[in-house]
This record gives sequence, C-alpha cells and structure tokens, in this order.
Amino acid sequence: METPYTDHLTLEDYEQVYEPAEDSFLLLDALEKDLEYLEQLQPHLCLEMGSGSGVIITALAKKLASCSLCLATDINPKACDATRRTAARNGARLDSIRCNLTDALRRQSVDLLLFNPPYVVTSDEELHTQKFDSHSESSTERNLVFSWAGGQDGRRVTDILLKQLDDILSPRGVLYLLLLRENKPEDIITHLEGLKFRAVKFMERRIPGEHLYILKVTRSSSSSSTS
Ligand SMILES: C[S@@+](CC[C@H](N)C(=O)[O-])C[C@H]1O[C@@H](n2cnc3c(N)ncnc32)[C@H](O)[C@@H]1O
Repeated sequence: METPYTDHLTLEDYEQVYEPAEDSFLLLDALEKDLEYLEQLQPHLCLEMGSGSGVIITALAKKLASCSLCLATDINPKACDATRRTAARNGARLDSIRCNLTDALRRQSVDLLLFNPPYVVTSDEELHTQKFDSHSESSTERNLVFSWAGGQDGRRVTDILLKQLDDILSPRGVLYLLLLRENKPEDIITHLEGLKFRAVKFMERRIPGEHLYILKVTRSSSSSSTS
C-alpha cells in the first residue's frame, strides 16, 4: 500500500488536525500485512473512525475502492475536511462524515472497521472539554484535544466503541484497533472474549516512549482466519 501524499496539508491544518505519526503508520503497516485477507474478505463497507488527516482510509480506498465503499468519520470538522482533501489529492474515492463514532451508520453494516483512538492517558477533566455534540462548532484547542486525550487508562473513547462493537460490525466484520500498552490490551482482549469476539495482537512496535499494538478483532463465531 502506498503512503498517500500529504503535501496539500499545511502547518495551519496540523494546528487543528492530528498529524500522521508512528501510530498512524503502524495501522497502515498492519493493513498492508493483512492485505491478502482483506482482499479475500471483499468488504462492502470499510469505515475509518476518527480519520484525522485521512491518510489511512485514503491508502485503503486506493486498494479496495473497486469492490468497497470507503467512509470516514471524525468528530472534528477540520479532520473531515482534511480527509476529503487527502482523498482528492490522491485520487481516492471515499466520503467523510462528521459524527460521533459511527452514529451516522446503519446497525451491523461495517465489514472493515479501523480506529486509531485518542489513547493518551489523561485526567478525565481534560476530556470534559469534549462535547460529543456533532452540531456544535469546536474551538481550535478542542479539535486537537479530541485527537489524543483518552482519559483514564487512555480508554474513554475506546471503551465506548467496545460497548457498541456488536452493533457496528457486520456478521463477518473485522476491527483493527490501535492501542498503547497503558491502555491494557490484555484486559481488552479478555473483555472482548466475554462479548463473543476473538481478539489477537496482530502487530506491535516499540518507539521511543511508547509501545504500540494493533489488535485484530473478529466475531468468535466467524470462520475467517484472524492471523
Ligand atoms: C489519534 S487521532 C488519529 C487520526 C488518524 N486516524 C491517524 O491515524 O492519523 C484520533 C482521531 O479520532 C477523532 N475522534 C476522537 N473522538 C472521536 C469520536 N468520539 N468520534 C469520532 N472521531 C473521534 C479525533 O478527532 C482524531 O482525528
């Protein structure tokens, strides 16, 4: 998978939109590693939640758009705009919707779900600056807080996703979720098993100051291979 061009995005954009970093590239590398599986899956609907600059969903759309509808959501309107521009700059076909998590989508419709969540451990007070009101205009500062502040264990947004996962994923759906060691991936795996999902550490990478993981999650009844 080619890394999309981002030369259309400026420093001014990155004051309000998450700039692609090691975590973004690890998620891209995981998709590349699992491309054969994804091509066999032939996902009808691919969704990246919290697309930020749009590099990940754009790279995916370039590979899968002939058989898949690719969508992106973000709670930050500037990120939705950046995602659209990244898609246009790279000739990718996708749509970007401003909403909280996957609120704009139909139940159990997503075959391939990607999420690099706000994962940094912060106080919950920092999160209280966030309002999941998709009609309110966000301030510059709040837009960036949405990108990284994860509250207790860095899991506030991830835990909401996990609760909703059964409603989001299609019967054959798969989720690739980026986690930090501080997010307690083992706990998440056990929790998902209790919810009748199968979760495996699909990839991991140490970078200075962070140990990142990609969790691959499928329904435990799924007959698809997960490694
Ligand atoms: C760590 S950034 C990742 C951006 C991009 N996916 C990447 O990997 O470079 C997290 C993104 O999630 C978005 N986000 C945070 N909370 C969200 C929510 N409740 N619903 C939708 N998007 C959310 C943020 O605005 C931000 O763009």
